[in-house]
Amino acid sequence: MPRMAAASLITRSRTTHLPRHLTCKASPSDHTPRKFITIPEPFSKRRRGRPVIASLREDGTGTGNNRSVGRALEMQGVLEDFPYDVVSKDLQTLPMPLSSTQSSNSVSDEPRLRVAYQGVRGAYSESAAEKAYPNCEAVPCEQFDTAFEAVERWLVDRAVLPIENSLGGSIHRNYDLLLRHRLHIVGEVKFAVRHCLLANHGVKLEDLKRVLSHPQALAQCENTLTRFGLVREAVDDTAGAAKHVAFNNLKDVGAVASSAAGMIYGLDILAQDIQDDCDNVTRFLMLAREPIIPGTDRPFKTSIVFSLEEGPGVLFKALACFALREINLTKIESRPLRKQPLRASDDNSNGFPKYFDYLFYVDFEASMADQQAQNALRNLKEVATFLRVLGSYPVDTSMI
Ligand SMILES: O=C(O)C(=O)C[C@]1(C(=O)O)C=C[C@@H](O)C=C1
Repeated sequence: MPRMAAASLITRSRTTHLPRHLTCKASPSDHTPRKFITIPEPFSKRRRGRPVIASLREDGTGTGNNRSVGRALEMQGVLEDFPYDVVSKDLQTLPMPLSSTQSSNSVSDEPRLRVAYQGVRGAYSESAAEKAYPNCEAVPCEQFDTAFEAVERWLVDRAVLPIENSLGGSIHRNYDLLLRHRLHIVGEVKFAVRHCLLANHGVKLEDLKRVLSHPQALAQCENTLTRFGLVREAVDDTAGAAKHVAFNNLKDVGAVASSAAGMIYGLDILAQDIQDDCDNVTRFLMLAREPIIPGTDRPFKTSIVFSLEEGPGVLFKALACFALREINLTKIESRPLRKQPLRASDDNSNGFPKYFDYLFYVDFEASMADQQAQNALRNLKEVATFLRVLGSYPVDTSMI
């Protein structure tokens, strides 16, 4: 395997201004203290899942006179009650929704957008945040929940989080968090993920016994790692794995991470492009406190989540709402509906014990400004027990 030139340790200091109740955490062995957003216990363990929902009149104008706010919130908000608590908020106090052109960070004289991502410097999520919002200040967060909370608590402006990968599949945790939190999807960004096998200077492939990385990254390199005969160990993120291997000067442990992580933490690249398929793409969602006003000037996608009553053909009926209007679905994901008490039997279960209820997450190719999309959702509302629009946003059509 060709050995790449040793990369030098790059230190880049970036100051993250956090309110006093937030701690800055750095690894004890880290020469370059990175400031992580970590939310202290009382905040992070606090019961969440209280979407702030504006009280809207039937015509969608809301309690205030701001029609566009009302319409955008109706389009992007909860269309039906849900077993989570609901706090109502006066529309006049709500900030204006973003327009779809405001969803990027292209205006140079504006203050830099602060964008939360999960992981440490060198994580793919950091690169995705920078692709989504060029010139942003990427703010590392320990966990996905922390990134959600950082936006909700106005510590940052946006979050960019992975949702699915072309090889490894869905990132279930983020599907669950989308529902538990009240953020809106304002964009998507696709990022080509090219993994490297990294190790300390002087370490050869045959010296390695174990390899550390994010579970998704390990899954994406399944074939190669099996061929190398390496034992996999899952950690929080790819760059964190590289950092751990470097700062502990491990000689028999490698990391699967980006070449950028190798540069940052001074590791050699033992093997490049080790993902099982050269087209390894992760789709990230851009999240904000306010929705964008959906347009029709370019391709838009809409993400929704709904639940259905038990019974034959209900999912068929739900999906027919889109099929009958020729609306293309790009993704469907089902997740267990937590907090649903076990029902030993009920009227609809035909005597079968009922253990599972599901939430269906669907992405479809249409804007909420599109009449057909609104009709489809109106139709879906008739069969769904719960329906929420998570966001209507421009499709990432960029070449990856
Ligand atoms: O660990 C990282 O570098 C990440 O950005 C996380 C993550 C993920 O959660 O899927 C993102 C992209 C890659 O698919 C692998 C890992």
